Amino acid sequence: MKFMKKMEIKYITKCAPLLPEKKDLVKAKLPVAETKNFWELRGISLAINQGEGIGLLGTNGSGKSALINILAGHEKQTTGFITMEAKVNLASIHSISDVNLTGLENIKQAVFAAKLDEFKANHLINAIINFSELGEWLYRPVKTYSLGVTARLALSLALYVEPQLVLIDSLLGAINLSFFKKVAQRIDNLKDRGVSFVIADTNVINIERFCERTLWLQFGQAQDFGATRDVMVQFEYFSSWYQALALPEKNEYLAQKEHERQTFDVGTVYEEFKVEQFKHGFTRKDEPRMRKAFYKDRGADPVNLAVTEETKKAAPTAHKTKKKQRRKLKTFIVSGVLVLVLIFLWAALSHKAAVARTWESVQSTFGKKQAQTSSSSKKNSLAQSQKNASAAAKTSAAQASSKAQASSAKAASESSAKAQSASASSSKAASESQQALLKNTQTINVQSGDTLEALAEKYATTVDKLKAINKLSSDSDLKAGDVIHVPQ
Ligand SMILES: Nc1ncnc2c1ncn2[C@@H]1O[C@H](COP(=O)(O)OP(=O)(O)OP(=O)(O)O)[C@@H](O)[C@H]1O
Repeated sequence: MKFMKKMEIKYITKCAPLLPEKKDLVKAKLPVAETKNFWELRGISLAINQGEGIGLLGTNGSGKSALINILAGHEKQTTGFITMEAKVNLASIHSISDVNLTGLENIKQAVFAAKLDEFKANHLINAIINFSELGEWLYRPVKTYSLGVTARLALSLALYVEPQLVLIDSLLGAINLSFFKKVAQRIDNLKDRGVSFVIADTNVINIERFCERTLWLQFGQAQDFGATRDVMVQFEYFSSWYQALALPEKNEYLAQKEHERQTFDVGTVYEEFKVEQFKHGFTRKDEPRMRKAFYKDRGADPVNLAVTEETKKAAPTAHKTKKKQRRKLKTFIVSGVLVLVLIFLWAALSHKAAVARTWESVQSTFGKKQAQTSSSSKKNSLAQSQKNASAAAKTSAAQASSKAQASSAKAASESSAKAQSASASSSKAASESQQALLKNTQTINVQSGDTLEALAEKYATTVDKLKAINKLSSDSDLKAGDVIHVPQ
């Protein structure tokens, strides 16, 4: 808010037909040299922010009043643009609206023009009367006032009637010290409240007191523009240099500058504007429109307007892009979460299936072993081994299962399942081959003196087959009373 732009001027020039002397300007009756021009201003650009004081510094005749009159809207510039976002109050020796009226009548006229309600208007009139300290002068026509008294009235009006941007043209040097102090305090208060000031003066002290930045005008041109202190230093260098010149040198210098002001080529200022146009993307086809705005319309700066429009258009686009990016990020996060959930589900299901398979094989092995236990003592030893195998498988499965549960690691689960299936398949194979051998056999009791050979002969088989069926290695394994299998 503090640095909101209040007013901007660009490429301001002011040209008038050449008058022989300045005093003739006031009289305006003397013949005008028709063929020659005089450039009061030669390409001035400047922006003023809210609450800021801008100094216009320059020697007599440098063009300060010419610029102030254009800012106040009293004169139209020859070229260039003015963007004004504030109400302008001018305080100059010529700013009193009717010098035939009294001071009080001028105060009332200015307050009524502000269209305030009656209470506020009366309050404001009293405030201006008190501030101006005009005394008896209040009731006399302004045209009878001295320079200082006129300055008091002009300043009081400009500083009180709804000020936003106040232009003070060379009045601060005309008032006495006690009134200057009042004015200074009022300006400080208004600046704190966001009111901006342009103060034209030949006196650097008046500028330094109120202005953060200063434009040094020299023969209608901007000689320097920047921080007041820096510009003051440059201005004082110039003043010392000029003062040191001998009178003929001074005259020669002034004549040269006067010549420059008469022969100035305004096209050079347009060229500056053209560079700015191209910098902002305008092309040759925009030129006629730009030329018209520069020389003819002389309103708001078309480049600034276009840039502002672009910014306005770009703002929603930027917003849309951000929205798009946010949507993309959301989609990415959601799909990532989905993929993770799917991976987890797949891992959980495959783990469950592996455990189920292990238990199935363990149960089947266990059941077969029980059946074999009841058939024979030899089978008992076989069943025992199967039991041991299944117990080992069970333990291994349990361990694998608990491991899998504890860590839920896929690798552990898979190794457990492999161990179980290996053990189960080996016991299954052993059991199946034994079952095949026992097919079509009967059981007999071994009698004392029975040998494998005798039994083989008796049951029409071979010794090897008997050994295989009963898992015997020699006759010494045959004991009277044992139950063995023989072919039917
Ligand atoms: N048509 C013209 N022909 C010749 N000279 C002109 C013309 N118009 C303005 N001038 C001169 O241009 C100068 C601009 O005067 P201006 O009042 O703007 O200067 P200033 O900086 O305010 O001076 P000061 O400090 O004396 O008030 C004056 O010297 C004036 O004589």
